[in-house]
Amino acid sequence: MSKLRVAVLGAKGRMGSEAVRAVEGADDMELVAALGSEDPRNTLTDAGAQVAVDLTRPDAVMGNLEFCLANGIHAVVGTTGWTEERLETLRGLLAASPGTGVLIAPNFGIGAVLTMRFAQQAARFFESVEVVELHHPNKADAPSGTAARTAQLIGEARRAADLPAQPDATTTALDGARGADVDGVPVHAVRLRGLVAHQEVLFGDEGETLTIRHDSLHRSSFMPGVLLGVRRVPETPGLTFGLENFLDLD
Ligand SMILES: NC(=O)C1=CN([C@@H]2O[C@H](COP(=O)(O)OP(=O)(O)OC[C@H]3O[C@@H](n4cnc5c(N)ncnc54)[C@H](O)[C@@H]3O)[C@@H](O)[C@H]2O)C=CC1
Ligand SMILES: O=C(O)C1=N[C@H](C(=O)O)C[C@H](O)C1
Repeated sequence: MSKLRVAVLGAKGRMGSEAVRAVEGADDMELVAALGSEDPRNTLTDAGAQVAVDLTRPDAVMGNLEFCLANGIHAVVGTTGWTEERLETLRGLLAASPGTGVLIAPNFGIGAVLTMRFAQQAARFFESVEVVELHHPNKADAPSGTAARTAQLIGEARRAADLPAQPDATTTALDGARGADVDGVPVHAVRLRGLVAHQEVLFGDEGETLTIRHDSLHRSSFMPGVLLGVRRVPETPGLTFGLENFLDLD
């Protein structure tokens, strides 16, 4: 059987360099291109890439996807910065490139995906909930894409259960002291040397709390998810948001 021809964009970065190793180590894949920020995008077409893995930066990812979709190259995207407006633009690009697939995964870690699912399930049972994400200090964005998605899923579950706004009697606070409000859920971002990627979801109700915590201790934790995405995206046209769609969780 012929191997999948895979390219990595952001190949010299923290995640990209790990992805290069993972693709090189996969028996069913061939790494045909590894692009840094200086490399022209037509390296992808020249190399005959079938799937591009984007692990770049929020300000670079849209241009990369435009090129990929214009050339029928499937994409697996770990890069963060996804707003509803950007997703709408992407849907338009996909409509003009039928048969091409894009997976956007806020987090490739299986444990992180399960954290989001468990938080979504727990949301309707608790009056209070806050999300704390903790990352290395070189991270460009806050809150993390994972934390934003987690809060959004919790917000949707609370609305579906007709829960009122959370109790919070705080009337005076320094700017930022109560975190960012994402869909009614306070989200707090910690940046600390020594950390990789971590998240806690804290639920509270009368007389009890529930904490769901996930720790990525090494970027190798993301690689099974990246490889799964690369294998599945060519047979999944259109936009897939979240690795959970490839995990048969239900
Ligand atoms: N979905 C997930 O599971 C994960 C997602 N991420 C996300 O992945 C992205 C990258 O994270 P890191 O590797 O930590 O960042 P990084 O800063 O170490 O790496 C980004 C690399 O992309 C390069 N780059 C920038 N523009 C480019 C372009 N147009 N073409 C090719 N390369 C380009 C940069 O020069 C840099 O080497 C971030 O958005 C981060 O939040 C990070 C970890 C896990
Ligand atoms: O920048 C990182 O490191 C990570 N980014 C992703 C995010 O923003 O959610 C995934 C993971 O948290 C690591």
